[in-house]
Amino acid sequence: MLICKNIEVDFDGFKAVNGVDLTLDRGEVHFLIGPNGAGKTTLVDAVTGLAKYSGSVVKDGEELRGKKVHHIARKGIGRTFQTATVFEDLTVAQNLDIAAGAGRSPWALLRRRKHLPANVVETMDRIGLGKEADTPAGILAHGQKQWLEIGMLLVGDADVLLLDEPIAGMGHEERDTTGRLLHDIAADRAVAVVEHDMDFMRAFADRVTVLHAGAVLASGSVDEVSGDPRVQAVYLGTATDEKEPADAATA
Ligand SMILES: Nc1ncnc2c1ncn2[C@@H]1O[C@H](COP(=O)(O)OP(=O)(O)OP(=O)(O)O)[C@@H](O)[C@H]1O
Repeated sequence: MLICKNIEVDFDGFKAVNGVDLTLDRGEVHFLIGPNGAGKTTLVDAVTGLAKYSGSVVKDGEELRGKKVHHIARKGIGRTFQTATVFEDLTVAQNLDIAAGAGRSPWALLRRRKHLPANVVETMDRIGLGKEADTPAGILAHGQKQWLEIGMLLVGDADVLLLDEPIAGMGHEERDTTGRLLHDIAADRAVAVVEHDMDFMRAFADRVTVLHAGAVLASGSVDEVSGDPRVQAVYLGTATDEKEPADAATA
């Protein structure tokens, strides 16, 4: 659904992304992993029009390099940030209604409507917030805000979703719920997830691309990248050592 070729992002001579090829396919939850500073967020910034780049990003046959952020969003490429960007004073239903309402006037959008559109109601159930329609978004739990933000992309008809650390700060149950939600929405969309949590990646990734120093180090299934010695050396090995110091000490 999205084809990125030879993406380069240059910050005053420093190449934060250095010749990355990435293809996102419908039906797949595609994890982007890599150590701090590998260029994951900058790559997402480039695809969504927030960072200038050279190379090519094509969706539905259209080249998106140089296009404005809102044009890229209208092409169906949606993203979330590590800190959810919902309207805190508005209810869950209002947040979704606004996200669904491109084309309506600002006043019409803010008016409380007697009947919510069907896709808003369906999406509320899908993201597990069916009982929170009238809850102000500001008092939702952290995980619920992330789900609401994903819901806002869904009602806005995004079919390529780029999610930046969607489970940061979540407990076990919320993580599993989020993983299942990602697979549910990927059934007819492409979903990319920037993530540091290796257990979550192993449990829910269909495909993994490992970035290191701005370049793609490896790409493939969880087993393929986990078994790649280069990946173990720069990333998974480090992560294992950090998480299991006792094992590392006895190894
Ligand atoms: N606006 C900027 N100007 C200069 N350098 C930047 C800018 N944004 C990011 N960088 C640098 O680019 C590199 C890649 O950063 P990026 O945030 O994309 O990495 P990341 O893989 O997402 O890391 P993390 O997992 O820590 O979020 C880092 O060295 C970072 O310091």
